[in-house]
Amino acid sequence: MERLTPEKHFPVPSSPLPSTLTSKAEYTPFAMQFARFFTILVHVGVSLATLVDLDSSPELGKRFLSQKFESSQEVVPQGLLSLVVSLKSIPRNGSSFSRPEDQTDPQVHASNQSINLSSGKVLGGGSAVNGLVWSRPPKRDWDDFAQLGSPGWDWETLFKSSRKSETVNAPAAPFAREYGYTIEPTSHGHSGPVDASYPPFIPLQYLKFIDAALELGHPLNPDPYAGNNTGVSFSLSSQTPQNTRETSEFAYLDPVLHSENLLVCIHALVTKLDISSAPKGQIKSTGVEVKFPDGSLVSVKIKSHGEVILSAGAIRTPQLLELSGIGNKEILRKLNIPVKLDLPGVGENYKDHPITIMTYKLKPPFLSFDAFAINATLKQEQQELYEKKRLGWLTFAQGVLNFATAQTILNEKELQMADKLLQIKPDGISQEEFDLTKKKIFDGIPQVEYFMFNTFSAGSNKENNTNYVSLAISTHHPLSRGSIHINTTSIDDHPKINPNVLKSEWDTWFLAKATAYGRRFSETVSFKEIIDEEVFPGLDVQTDEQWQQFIKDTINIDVKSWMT
Ligand SMILES: Cc1cc2nc3c(=O)[nH]c(=O)nc-3n(C[C@H](O)[C@H](O)[C@H](O)COP(=O)(O)OP(=O)(O)OC[C@H]3O[C@@H](n4cnc5c(N)ncnc54)[C@H](O)[C@@H]3O)c2cc1C
Repeated sequence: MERLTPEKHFPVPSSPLPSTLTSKAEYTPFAMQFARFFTILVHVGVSLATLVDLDSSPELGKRFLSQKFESSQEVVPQGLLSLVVSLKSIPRNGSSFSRPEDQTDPQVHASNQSINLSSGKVLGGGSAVNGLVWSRPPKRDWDDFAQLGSPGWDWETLFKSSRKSETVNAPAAPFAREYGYTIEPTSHGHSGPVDASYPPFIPLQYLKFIDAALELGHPLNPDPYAGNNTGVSFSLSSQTPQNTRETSEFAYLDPVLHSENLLVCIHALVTKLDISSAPKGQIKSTGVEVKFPDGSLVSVKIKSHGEVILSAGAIRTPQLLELSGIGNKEILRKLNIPVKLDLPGVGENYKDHPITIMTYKLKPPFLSFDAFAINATLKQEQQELYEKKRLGWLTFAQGVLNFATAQTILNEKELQMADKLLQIKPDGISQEEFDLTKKKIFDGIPQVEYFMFNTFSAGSNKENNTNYVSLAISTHHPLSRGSIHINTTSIDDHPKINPNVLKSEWDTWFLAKATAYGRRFSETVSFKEIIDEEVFPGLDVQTDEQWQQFIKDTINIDVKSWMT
């Protein structure tokens, strides 16, 4: 059941806005792929709503914004208006990949690589471009948030919210039987806005990966959603029962688009928050500045009882705060930005999950997505199967995950080495967070995620007419900390991003060990049935030093580079 067609999705507004303000061109998949986008919510006391395309109708947009947001109480009698400023929307069933937008500084501990970082520059943000994995962390990870000073971010509260957000759709009986899908009702929500479903198709190599994990002693986890995600399991995808992508836009914005008190502005950019003084030396945000495609700026003010919710993601939130005068005063003063609040923590303590990858050649006749480049008929058949019946290869995003503990992948001697390496707290991480992380490692909370890409993903030796699969390895609790800061006064410029990848000795040692362990999957009887050879990094890499060099040379923090 397709919930909303594009027409319903962005209904042509009734008065007073002319329908030219709603452009169906917004649904062009390719245009969308290169869209910049921004989302800022401004809640104000007015009553009117619809979608405004500031690109095609800048003058109208400006008039509309200034009339509706800066107007007096008499003109705008009542009601709550939410403004979402963005640039694009994605097609309802589109697979939407924008190109990586940001790059890190050269990473001195990782062979000086600058690493790509992608974001979803579109309504829906990352949920419009991500890998669709719908997962939950172990209980301990969320409890640690609360422990570290964020009351209300504990497992119990977030588990409840997380269930409230989702509707988990029961798989059709034949697929449940074929793959052994199980849904434990108490672990899930059944009436929330976000659809999550199991795919009706799992490639054979993923099933072999499960077998390989079991052979190596990883447990099979029938319910990784209730606080214990250790082991290998099927993963839900954030997709509808028709196997179309779910996004936060579709789940949360679509259902209220008809509202009289919501305005969505596209082709717009928020450049900074307006900040005013508040009693007792505090500050408050009184609005935002919106930039139009022609470069002109409109100040959008909120009423005294309104609020600005800044939710610009991990990279753009610190950028916007600093541009607005909230951040480390030294950084702001260097750029002549008036300091509204000296808050040195802004942009600090940045961590991101490092990922490495190994690539394997599949034995004929096993096929991966590489077959689409080889066999146009197969590609067309699969596309038709997806379009007409929502079945086949294209329903599959990422259906199998394996969360492993340090105790599963390290031997006794290596665990002693781990203990030794973890005696010293690296720079940049607080003592409290370090202690909690260390405890998780030794308490057997999962530390590494193994998952597959159904394609050739890394290496330089790709052969034509050959199918490959790749194994990704990602460590969950890196100790290195970095920062994200502005170095210009323009929202159009990239912030300076330095995750300090592999700065901590533990991060390098453990990721190298976890990656080396990855080879063991390919040595199992189950995996050997389908793979021919490891082509990346290849069997020349054997020693600890070689694995460490391999991860330094090839590390990533953005799966996008490898996703097809
Ligand atoms: C390639 C990729 C694959 C991923 N795969 C998965 C996965 O499979 N499973 C999973 O759970 N997670 C995955 N993630 C991570 C997940 O998508 C993000 O953690 C999540 O989207 C973050 O949500 P957010 O609201 O914090 O930020 P975002 O989703 O980034 O949203 C921030 C919003 O703010 C907007 N914004 C930015 N700057 C401004 C500005 N100046 N003014 C106004 N608005 C602004 C952005 O345009 C965006 O719409 C993936 C991420 C990527 C990039």
